[in-house]
Amino acid sequence: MGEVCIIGAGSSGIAACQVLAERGIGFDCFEVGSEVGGNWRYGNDNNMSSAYRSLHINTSRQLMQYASYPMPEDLPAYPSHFQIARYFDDFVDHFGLRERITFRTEVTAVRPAPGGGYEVTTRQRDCGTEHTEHYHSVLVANGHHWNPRWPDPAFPGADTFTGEQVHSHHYREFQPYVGKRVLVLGIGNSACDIAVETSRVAERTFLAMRRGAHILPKYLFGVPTDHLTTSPVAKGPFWLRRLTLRLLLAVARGRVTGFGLPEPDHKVLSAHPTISDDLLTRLGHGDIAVRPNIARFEGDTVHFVDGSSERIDVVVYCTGYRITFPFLDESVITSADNEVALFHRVVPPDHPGLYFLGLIQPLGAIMPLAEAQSHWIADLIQGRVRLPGTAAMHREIREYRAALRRRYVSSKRHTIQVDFLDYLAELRRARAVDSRPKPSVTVQ
Ligand SMILES: Cc1cc2nc3c(=O)[nH]c(=O)nc-3n(C[C@H](O)[C@H](O)[C@H](O)COP(=O)(O)OP(=O)(O)OC[C@H]3O[C@@H](n4cnc5c(N)ncnc54)[C@H](O)[C@@H]3O)c2cc1C
Repeated sequence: MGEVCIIGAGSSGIAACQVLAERGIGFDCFEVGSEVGGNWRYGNDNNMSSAYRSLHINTSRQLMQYASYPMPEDLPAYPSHFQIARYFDDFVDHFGLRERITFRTEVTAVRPAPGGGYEVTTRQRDCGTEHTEHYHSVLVANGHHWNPRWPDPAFPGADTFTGEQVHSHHYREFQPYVGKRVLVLGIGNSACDIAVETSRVAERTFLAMRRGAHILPKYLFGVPTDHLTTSPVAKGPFWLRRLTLRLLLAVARGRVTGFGLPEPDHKVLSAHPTISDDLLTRLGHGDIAVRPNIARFEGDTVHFVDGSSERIDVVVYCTGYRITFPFLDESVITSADNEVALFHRVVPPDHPGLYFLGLIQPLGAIMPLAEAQSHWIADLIQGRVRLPGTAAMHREIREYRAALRRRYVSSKRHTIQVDFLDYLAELRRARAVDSRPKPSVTVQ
């Protein structure tokens, strides 16, 4: 029986490879694409990357880098996807991991084995050869930004709309939008980037959203903004963090509001103020026109919920992604409504030896968190720490979900939300649970 199988060599999977190699734990890592980096490999031949040509990270490099391998000092604070992909290449080469990854090989099935562990079936892309191997543990790191989520149900008339409808997952470059009337739907990071980019070349760009939003510039007081939002100042009671964010937003004057939009919900404030430099400027100059949500389509026209309408050539849906595990049966794990029941966002209580990596949405970057998750998983595999009973794990999951409901507006986006510093501390605490046998004390 093999020791550990890692599914995917994106930024989460390679973090696990590094930690397991360092700890002397044997593993096989399978990657369906030809290279490491997953989403950050523009034009990845796994056909799963959502990167567009102009994409830069919106979490600063200081926050995104692995603890074990800092990014070079000469990189800009917000590097491009080309620079990030090169960093991942350097990372695997530095630690000698590339030879340990089996590329162009898709994991097609993971089944619990009768005697424990998992049977993992892989298919080699070039020759179609299938192979099944038994592993003690499986680490799932297949990413959660590749399966487009479309509005469900679709807006009335969407099926007869004469314009084009694309999802941001397929947006690559601005050229197809030159001279067009473009409607971008959503107010997440991709929506802001795409609206800003098309507004430079389109006849007109509209940005439609359900409610107002908070926008922060990339720098405040000369410091990358995410340092401020995740700094120790912002660590502490919830009210203090909210106050910090409110102060930052007041200074940045970063709000998309008015235009008949409901006010930004105070619950959104603590979740995802979008970080975008150009959006507010281009909104201010009238290069981008804000609209409320779509009500319906009619021919080449989009009607909005405030009764206004516009002729539109192309709608770009920036409506997020579905969490999906095509190789796992629903009896093992479900991700309906983007909810996955995981203890500390990693462990499915009823399936020992199965772990999920990077399945989190931090206000901050995923990579160092996936690295910390990998250390906890390595501790569990090596028996250095132990899990509580399944009832306690289910209770923790219920409490986490209740806390999410209290804190965020109901949205498929906030089902896996974590606070960067709090979550690192949570993993540190989980790693401190000692599993060594307690010395027995005899009372005379
Ligand atoms: C437009 C955009 C901007 C973003 N900006 C940021 C940012 O600034 N900062 C940030 O922290 N995050 C950002 N993210 C989130 C991003 O998803 C993460 O940064 C990162 O890609 C997560 O890494 P991952 O390894 O978990 O997933 P991925 O990068 O998606 O990698 C998953 C890997 O698994 C492989 N794989 C999948 N299924 C299989 C299979 N069955 N068999 C074998 N291999 C498989 C894939 O080929 C891929 O290589 C952004 C996302 C998007 C879409």
